[in-house]
Amino acid sequence: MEALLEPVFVFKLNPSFTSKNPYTVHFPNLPKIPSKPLVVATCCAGTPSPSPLLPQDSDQNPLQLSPDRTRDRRKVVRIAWEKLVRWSRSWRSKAKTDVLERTKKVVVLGGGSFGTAMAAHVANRKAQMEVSMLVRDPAVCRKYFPEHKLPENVTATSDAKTALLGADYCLHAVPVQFSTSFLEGIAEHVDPGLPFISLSKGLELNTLRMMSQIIPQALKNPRQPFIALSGPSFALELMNKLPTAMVVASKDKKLAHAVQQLLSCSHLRISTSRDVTGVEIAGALKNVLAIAAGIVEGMNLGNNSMAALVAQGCSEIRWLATKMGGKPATITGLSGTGDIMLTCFVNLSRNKRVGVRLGSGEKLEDILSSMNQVAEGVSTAGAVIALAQKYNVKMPVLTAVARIMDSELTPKKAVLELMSLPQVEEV
Ligand SMILES: NC(=O)C1=CN([C@@H]2O[C@H](COP(=O)(O)OP(=O)(O)OC[C@H]3O[C@@H](n4cnc5c(N)ncnc54)[C@H](O)[C@@H]3O)[C@@H](O)[C@H]2O)C=CC1
Ligand SMILES: O=C(CO)COP(=O)(O)O
Repeated sequence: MEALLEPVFVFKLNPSFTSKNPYTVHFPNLPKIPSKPLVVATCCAGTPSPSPLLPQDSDQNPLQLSPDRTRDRRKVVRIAWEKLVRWSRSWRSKAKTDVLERTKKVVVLGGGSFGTAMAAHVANRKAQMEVSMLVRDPAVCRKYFPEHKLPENVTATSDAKTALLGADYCLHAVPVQFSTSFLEGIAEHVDPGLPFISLSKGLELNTLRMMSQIIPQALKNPRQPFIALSGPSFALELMNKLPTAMVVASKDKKLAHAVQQLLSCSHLRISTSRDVTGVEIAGALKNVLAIAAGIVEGMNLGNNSMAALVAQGCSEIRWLATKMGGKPATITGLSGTGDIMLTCFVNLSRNKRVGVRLGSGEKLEDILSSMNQVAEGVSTAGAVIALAQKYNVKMPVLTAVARIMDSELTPKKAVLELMSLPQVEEV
């Protein structure tokens, strides 16, 4: 904690410095030279090393505080930390547990990697809870994490009536493109009051619908309670109980809080949101952006390119989401920036891996036929461009991905085209 507050790079700009002085820094464009040290960055871990720009004279080195000032500074930090701890404890003392106590059964639709990880997670919340996975082949869900033993209270069945009977909550983890047909097939067994927690991230290709539209329409019940669960969360890391943070979004604030209570635990933080559109659009579009990030990596375009691409992609996602009624704060939150960072920068992402292979010259059909898991960004890329046209938003990076998916543009040509776009003011 302390190290975070130590200044690291300190440029001491002193008018008396001359070009003969080895520590002189010349900034011709600076209007006025400040007479006090200018702290330009304050984050670091460990002991700061003396700056080469400073005279190595401890009297003048602002990094070396007197013992009194060190004590004062530490006190300020300690008080701030204690305040946080007190606030957190009082909040926790008010935390409710009634939802978990009341919940007897959770049904999970889809036995892929995320459905399985979330089934294990919710089952671990309470041993007496029944967690029933509805899958096409009950043996399959055990294949995703062979090194993990699923909790005893998780069962798998291919019988929809048995799986859904008496369920208090439903976790939906069927890939987006198959969700409509899957849900239509089980609709007769779904209780109209059963809350659907959607884990799927994507847009339906031909209809451009989000899961919040797909689920009630497929079930023919516009009032089916809906919650979107999103954010940076690789199934494997959740399975390994590594600290994770996600967001639940629902128009129904009480329901969002109930799901927060059901799912959050010492290694999973759950924030709530009412911005369903923002959370869903961010979760769907980050998969398309992750393909672009993979292409940049596969083509060895370097870190500058990667950062520029991801920043541009974040803007494109914000432009569309806000036009559709989403909030900018959602896009900079867990389901936006959080998930974008995870999937664009980490090679566990299946969408990113598709991009890496495309960038290294492989053909899309060969990549997809070699995969046994879903990369939602491939289909969502087509849908998002139609949506961008509907809302009149320019999305150069995401459009380039869609063109590459359609085999109408090579990654190399896409880079040339993107680099030649007009250089406009940032918005
Ligand atoms: N794996 C992860 O780390 C995360 C995945 N997600 C989202 O969760 C959703 C599911 O992803 P995963 O479980 O990872 O996918 P997966 O590729 O591991 O498994 C997909 C599952 O869907 C089933 N399925 C495929 N076609 C089907 C059909 N026609 N009818 C019924 N079931 C069908 C498959 O049998 C398989 O069980 C996706 O939308 C993904 O974006 C969200 C967060 C994290
Ligand atoms: O959504 C995810 C993590 O939050 C998983 O991303 P991939 O589907 O690209 O693996």
